[in-house]
Amino acid sequence: MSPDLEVLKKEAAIRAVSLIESGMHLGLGTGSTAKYAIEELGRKVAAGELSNLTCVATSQASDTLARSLGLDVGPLTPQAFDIAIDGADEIAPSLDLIKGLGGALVREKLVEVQAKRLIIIADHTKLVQALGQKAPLPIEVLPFGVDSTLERLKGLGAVGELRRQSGELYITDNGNLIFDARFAGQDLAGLERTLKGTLGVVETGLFLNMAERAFVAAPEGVREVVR
Ligand SMILES: O=C(CO)[C@H](O)[C@H](O)COP(=O)(O)O
Repeated sequence: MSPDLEVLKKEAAIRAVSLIESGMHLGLGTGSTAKYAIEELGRKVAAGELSNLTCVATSQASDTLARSLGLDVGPLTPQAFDIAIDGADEIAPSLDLIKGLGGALVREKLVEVQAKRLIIIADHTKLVQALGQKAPLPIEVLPFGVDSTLERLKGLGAVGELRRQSGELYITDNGNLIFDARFAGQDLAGLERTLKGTLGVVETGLFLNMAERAFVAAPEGVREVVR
């Protein structure tokens, strides 16, 4: 029987945390896989295997978890991160990513763009041949004038819907909404530029040319994918 996905996610997280050394400045991701990495960091700090780490979290949930484990969590400053560790929703062979199904894409991008090394952790179900194969592309939008913003996005060919949770509109840590979109076509860099130029759009879940490597756990073991 193959190990369940939680076991695989934890294995990938532990591999990524093995890269961390004492004194590093770290970006902490968001989601169920990133949670295992934060827990492993907390364990290593408690065991005295790591010390003098400073961290910035990409969501309120990760911030709360990290603090509860005794990690030193502070605000985002211009200081570069030695390593950021995060999950992803889709991973292309080039290591371009879709992120944001966990709702933290803006803070994730703000933190991870400053990382010298962005390490992605995931189970094998996140690997795709081309982005958009399985997951929608999350786009964070301002609540003010959202219907107008959605008209603009639909004019660009987007098909999708505002994310809901328990029947209510999903609100991000930044007080915004998320439009989960599908686009036809493969020019991701062009799509990213167009979306970033669309009034009302705060950020997209396209993480292009950012990840250095991914630890992808499968029943046969953890595979390291390097860009
Ligand atoms: O981008 C994210 C949150 O905004 C997550 O990294 C992504 O959704 C993966 O989450 P999980 O590890 O739970 O599958």
